[in-house]
Amino acid sequence: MEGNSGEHKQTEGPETLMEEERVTITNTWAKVYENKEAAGVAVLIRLFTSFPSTKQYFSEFRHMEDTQEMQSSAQLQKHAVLVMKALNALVESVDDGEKTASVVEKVAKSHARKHKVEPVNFKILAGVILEVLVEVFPESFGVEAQRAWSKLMDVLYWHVTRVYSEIGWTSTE
Ligand code: HEM
Repeated sequence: MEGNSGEHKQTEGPETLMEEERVTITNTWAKVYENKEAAGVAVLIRLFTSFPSTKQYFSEFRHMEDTQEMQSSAQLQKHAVLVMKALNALVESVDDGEKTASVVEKVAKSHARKHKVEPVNFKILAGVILEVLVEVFPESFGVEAQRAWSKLMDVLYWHVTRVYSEIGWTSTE
């Protein structure tokens, strides 16, 4: 069986964000976070409808097809807010590499050990987050903001794969 390292080549360090990019991220995030429940649910609904295999980890709605029904799942709503809170911690730590690493470490460890989530799902989610933010907040998420956010998502995924390989993740599929 193949672990995540097979598909993902780990570089020595995550991308470095420029000061301007960090400011852009902080500014664009404020508005999103004011609407964290709605934005988080929109992201997860998009994730589960565009990539149905990502539902498999969630006992409450893994068999649901209906978007409305999924939307009212307490497990979905809970995860939506948790994801947004963790993203908020990531944004708040954007100036501090060690803090960024520890925010992602906590999430990656629990998802590997407890939830047995394949790391590629984080990559998929990162893409969906960008897609939905651009759609819902078009005036804030122009080209520059997209570039900055895309870098931040790369940093997130870099740490996720680092943690997964450090704990010796091997795929269960
Ligand atoms: C930015 C990415 C993500 C963040 C910040 C995040 C955050 C969290 C947090 C804080 C929890 C609860 C505490 C814990 O167990 O650590 C959690 C639970 C969970 N997460 Fe995530 N998560 C992310 C991505 C994913 C992805 C991609 C999947 C699978 C496709 C996933 C599946 C789960 C599951 C199954 C649970 C347990 C839900 C429950 O028992 O109610 N997460 N997540």
